Amino acid sequence: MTQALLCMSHSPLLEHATPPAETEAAVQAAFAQAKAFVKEFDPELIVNFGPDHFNGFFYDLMPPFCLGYTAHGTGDYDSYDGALDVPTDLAEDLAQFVIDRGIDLAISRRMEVDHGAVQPMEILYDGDVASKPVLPVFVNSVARPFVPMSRVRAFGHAIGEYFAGVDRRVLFIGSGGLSHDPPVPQFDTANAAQREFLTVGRNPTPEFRAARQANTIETARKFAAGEADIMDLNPEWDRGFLDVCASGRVEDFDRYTADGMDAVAGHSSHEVRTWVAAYSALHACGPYRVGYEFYRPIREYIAGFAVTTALPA
Ligand SMILES: O=C(O)/C=C/c1cccc(O)c1O
Ligand SMILES: [Fe+2]
Repeated sequence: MTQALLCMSHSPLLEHATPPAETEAAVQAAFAQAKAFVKEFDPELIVNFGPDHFNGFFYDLMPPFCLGYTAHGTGDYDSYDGALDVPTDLAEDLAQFVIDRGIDLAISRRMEVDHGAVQPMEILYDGDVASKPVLPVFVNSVARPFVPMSRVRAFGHAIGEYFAGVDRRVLFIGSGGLSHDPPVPQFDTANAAQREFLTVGRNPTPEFRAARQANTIETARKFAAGEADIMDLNPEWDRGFLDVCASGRVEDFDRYTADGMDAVAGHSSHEVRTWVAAYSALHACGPYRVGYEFYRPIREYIAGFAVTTALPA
C-alpha cells in the first residue's frame, strides 16, 4: 500500500475539559486505533490537510488553500510550538503540479499552523510533530467566503494525483470537527475590536491569548451543562457526512453548501473541508475502503467527534 488516510476531529479542549469517564475512554481508544493504523502503515511522508482558527491566517490575506514550504506551530492552547519537518523541494514541486491542473493554490514560505493542524500528529507521535516529514496544507474552514465543495474536492484530487504513481508510503491526514460551533468570532457579526483581531491578529499578547482560550473553555463547560448559546451538535448531519466518506462517492460531497452547513451544523462544520480534501486525495489514487470509524457527539469538546481510517480497496 502506498497511500493511506486518517481523518479525525481535533479539539483544544482535550486537555481542558472533563467528559464522562466512559466518553474519555472511548476517545482514547479511538486514538489508540489511529496510532496502531499509522504505525502499521509506517508513512514515509504525511500530507496534512488542516484548518486554522485565526492563529496563522487572517483576513489581511485569506486564501482558500495554502501549501507551506516551511511551517511553524503557533503553540495556541499549548499545542506544538516549533518547526515542522517540511521537505521544501517536494512542496515546491507539488505546488507547481497542482497549479498546472487549474487549482490556484497559494503558497507560504513561512506558514504558521495552529492546534487544528498539528493535533493529529501530536497524538500519533506523542507530541513529536517534527518526527515525520510533512507537507502542511491549509484549507480555509472558518473564514468566509468559502469556495464550493467541488473545488475542495478538485484540490484534494490534484494533490492525490501527484502521489498516485509515486512509490512512497504517503498518509493523507484531514483534521476537523464535524458539526460544531465554538466561539470563534464571525466577521459579519464581530465588533470593531474583534474585526481588527480577525484581520491582523498575529502574535497575540499572552493576556489576549489567555482570555481567548479561557472564553472557549468556559463556553465548553456551559455547553456541556446546557447553558451556552452556541449551536448544538448535529449527530444526524455528522452521520450523513460519515456515510458519504464511507461510500467512496466523493462527488456526493458537492451537495454540502456553506449556507446549508452554517444553518444546521455550525460555523466550524466547515472543518470537514479538510476531510473532503483528504478523501478526494485518496480517491484520486483509486477506490478506497474505510476500515475504522468512531463517532461521538461530545459537548465537552464542542465537537461532533470522529476518527476514520481508509486504505486503497
Ligand atoms: O478557539 C478556537 O480557536 C477553536 C476552538 C475549538 C473548539 C472546539 C472544536 C474545535 O475544532 C476548535 O477548533
Ligand atoms: Fe477546530
